[in-house]
Amino acid sequence: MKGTGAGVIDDSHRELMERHLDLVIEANRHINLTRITSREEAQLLHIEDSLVGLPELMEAPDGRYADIGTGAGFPGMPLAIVSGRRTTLIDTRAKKMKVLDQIIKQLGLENQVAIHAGRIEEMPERVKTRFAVVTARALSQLSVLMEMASPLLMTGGQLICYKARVSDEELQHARELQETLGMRIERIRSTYLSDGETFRTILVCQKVGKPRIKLPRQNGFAQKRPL
Ligand SMILES: C[S@@+](CC[C@H](N)C(=O)[O-])C[C@H]1O[C@@H](n2cnc3c(N)ncnc32)[C@H](O)[C@@H]1O
Repeated sequence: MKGTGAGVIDDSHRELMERHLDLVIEANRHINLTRITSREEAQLLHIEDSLVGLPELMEAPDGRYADIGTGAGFPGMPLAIVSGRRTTLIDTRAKKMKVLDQIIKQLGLENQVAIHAGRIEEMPERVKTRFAVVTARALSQLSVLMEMASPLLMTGGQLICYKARVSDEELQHARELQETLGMRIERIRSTYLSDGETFRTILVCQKVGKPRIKLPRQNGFAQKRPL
């Protein structure tokens, strides 16, 4: 995506991201889309935080993008809006996804952004698409994210994980499973959001080859019986 001008945040992107947030806050009165309800907090923890991984998304190979466990569309919607990538937002909660689908249409993004209501681990068998880049925020521990993303990614594709602080144990465990999952942890970057307090770590893992075990494992195993 380098050199295309995509990834530069302009006024039209800002307007779309703000409208997405307004529609989420409005819908949140009727259905629980997000626990964050104040506009100011949502601005920081949804829009600004979602954009922290933008440089990594822009560096990822060209191709389709998926946000797994997207909830109200974070970080998926802001990243889709700014990058212009074809995007799929995946979450198991059908009601939430229906609302998100309506929001996508209200923003006029239906030709670029699609939803998939279902479990992440069921998707590789249902849909043949393999993604160039996958993001995940507030979903699971690192090794579980690598397990769930591996069958969704094309070889060379990248998983971008949004974490707070990552413990040495979590990182070590994920490193031990790299070969098993056909994934490799490539880069780690940490930063604070503009409040100077919220700490964010971005980890980039690359799909390097075939996993050594059959993935996805049985439904629910990745999260309930982690490797
Ligand atoms: C804590 S929320 C995070 C939402 C969003 N990524 C964010 O950061 O605001 C986790 C979301 O992941 C979804 N989820 C959890 N496990 C899933 C699975 N196996 N397949 C699909 N969605 C899943 C839940 O329904 C929930 O909406």
